[in-house]
Amino acid sequence: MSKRKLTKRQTWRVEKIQEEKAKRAQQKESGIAEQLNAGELGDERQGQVIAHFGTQVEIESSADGAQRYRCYLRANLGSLVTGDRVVFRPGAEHNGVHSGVVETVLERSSELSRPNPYNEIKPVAANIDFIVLVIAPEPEAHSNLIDRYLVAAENCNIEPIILLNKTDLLDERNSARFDQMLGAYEALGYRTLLVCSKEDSSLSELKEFLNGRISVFVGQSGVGKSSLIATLLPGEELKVGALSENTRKGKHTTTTARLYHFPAGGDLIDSPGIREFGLWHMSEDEVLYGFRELRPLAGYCRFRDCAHGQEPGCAIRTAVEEGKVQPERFQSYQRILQTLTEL
Ligand SMILES: Nc1nc2c(ncn2[C@@H]2O[C@H](COP(=O)(O)OP(=O)(O)OP(=O)(O)O)[C@@H](O)[C@H]2O)c(=O)[nH]1
Ligand SMILES: [Zn+2]
Repeated sequence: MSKRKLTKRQTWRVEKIQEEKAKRAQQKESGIAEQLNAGELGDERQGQVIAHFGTQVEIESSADGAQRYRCYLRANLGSLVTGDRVVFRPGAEHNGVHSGVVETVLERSSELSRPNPYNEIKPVAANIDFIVLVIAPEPEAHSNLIDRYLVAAENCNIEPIILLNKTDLLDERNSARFDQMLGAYEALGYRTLLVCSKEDSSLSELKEFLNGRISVFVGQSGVGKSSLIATLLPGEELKVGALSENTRKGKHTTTTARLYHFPAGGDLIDSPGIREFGLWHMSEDEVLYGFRELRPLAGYCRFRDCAHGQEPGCAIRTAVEEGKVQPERFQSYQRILQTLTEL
């Protein structure tokens, strides 16, 4: 375990160095942006960041037939992430690549953020409407892990939905258990959906749900995220490959968060980092906040530093005893607190 931790830390260190390099390059490039004579730029228009390439962003225009522009950033814009809505001005076209300059970033409706080991919370995508938490009978979905993902989603204030994939693997033995489990999450106000990524016909309710929104798919390895995305975005792999060849920094296309359009409506933002969402260290306060039924009880225990164990006057344990909180969720809450130090 400690080995994995070290590797992760090293990875972050490398990323940190790259980030600093990128920042220096951006300062240089924003100089280029400033030099672009106002006369060479077209009128302001709105667009959205669909990918990030070091110091430049790929913007899709909301107006002119979803034309894409490789844009420099004006100085002092801060860092942009995929999903950001911007005001930009188109520039010249070279070899079929349209250039431009981002002038303003519009306010984000949400941020998908994750902390690094230096405890800096960094947004990795913006304006996400839904976190689709994919679970499956195989690898088996444990409530504890589901709750961890839900806690992370709640802390970003982005609505999670629970999607049970591989319904073809449901049988008499396990379907009652999943019914009960999903019912318990619905009682907490979480929306649940059942799909089988191998059967396109099972995806119509999901497609309807994704339409008109920006979503991310998260969940444990092997639950079928790639399979689902492949069914929902037919041919997308080809497009990504084609783009990598054309772009100077094409190799980034596989690791950067990228926004894709579902043919049936709605968008997906996807990257390996986003798929790992939720599996990082959180503070005790964040864990409590992440249990939506425990959140209103924060601060009502008799002792300010109540660990919600055997202390008298514990508001949370009282709620469990009175049947207002599911005992399984309370156990899960305690389990997550216990494992915090291991992550
Ligand atoms: N039976 C069944 N198997 C499925 C279904 N969807 C995906 N699988 C299988 O589950 C396995 C894992 O699927 P992936 O799509 O790679 O899962 P993933 O969540 O993207 O996994 P990572 O890439 O490791 O994060 C593959 O062998 C798929 O063929 C399904 O609906 N039913
Ligand atoms: Zn307490």
